[in-house]
Amino acid sequence: MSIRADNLVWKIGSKTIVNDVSLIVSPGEMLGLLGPNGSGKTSLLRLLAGLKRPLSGQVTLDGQNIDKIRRRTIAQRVALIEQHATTNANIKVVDVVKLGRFPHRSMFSGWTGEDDAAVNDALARTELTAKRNDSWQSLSGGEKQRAHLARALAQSPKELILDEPTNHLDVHHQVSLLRLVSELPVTSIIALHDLNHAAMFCDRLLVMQAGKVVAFGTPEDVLTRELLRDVFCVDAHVTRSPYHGKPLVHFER
Ligand SMILES: Nc1ncnc2c1ncn2[C@@H]1O[C@H](COP(=O)(O)OP(=O)(O)OP(=O)(O)O)[C@@H](O)[C@H]1O
Repeated sequence: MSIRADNLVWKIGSKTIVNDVSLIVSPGEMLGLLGPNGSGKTSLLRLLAGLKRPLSGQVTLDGQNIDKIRRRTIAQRVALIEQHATTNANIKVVDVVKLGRFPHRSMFSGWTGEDDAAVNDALARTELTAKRNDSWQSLSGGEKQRAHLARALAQSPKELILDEPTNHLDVHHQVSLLRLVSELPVTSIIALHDLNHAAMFCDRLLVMQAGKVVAFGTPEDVLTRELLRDVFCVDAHVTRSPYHGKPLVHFER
């Protein structure tokens, strides 16, 4: 087991935002988190990353309660890319990616060859090598998004948590980001709105509605005409793609 959540509840005032959510994600698995706007995906991801404390229930990493793990130890293994991640400082792209190495460095250790290798590899995987010395402010929205992924990869995480990382990306970079994440030897939990991308790349899907889990299983089991109508309020037909064999959602017009 890599990440596990048991009966998580999180509220704002009297409003329950995450309502009794339990899940288990195995090492190396890619879990897609789906749900309409406001269904609680971001809130759940923040609980799973240890950024928020649940009102009740618990998150465990390899069996250990995340509340009992030092922040630095969590940062050495869990990387989170938030939906509206911003970096305002006037620094170079490579410096943003280098931030990912911080949890791995002690007060006394200098910058090592291993740090350099991790940063260079992360830049290459996100197709940003040519932009490494550009100023952060000069990047487009999609390039910034990829640089945030590069920073997360440089962190060499065991668990990667991504909140709608394909926003702002052109179709080539959407597909290459999802392919990259699916091929990484890490456990990943990824909030997505594109159902076909989720079906193509994720091992399992968890669907939220009004804070609750309403479906959790393989893309084939989860993406049904009934669920799409009941949860997403769309009429659609689901077939199997002749090209990649995964479910393919055709929306009715
Ligand atoms: N800090 C906050 N203060 C008040 N309400 C909040 C806060 N954070 C989240 N919410 C509410 O909690 C609910 C779930 O929000 P959340 O961002 O987790 O949903 P989401 O599924 O990620 O949505 P989206 O798909 O639009 O990104 C929403 O109704 C939102 O308004």
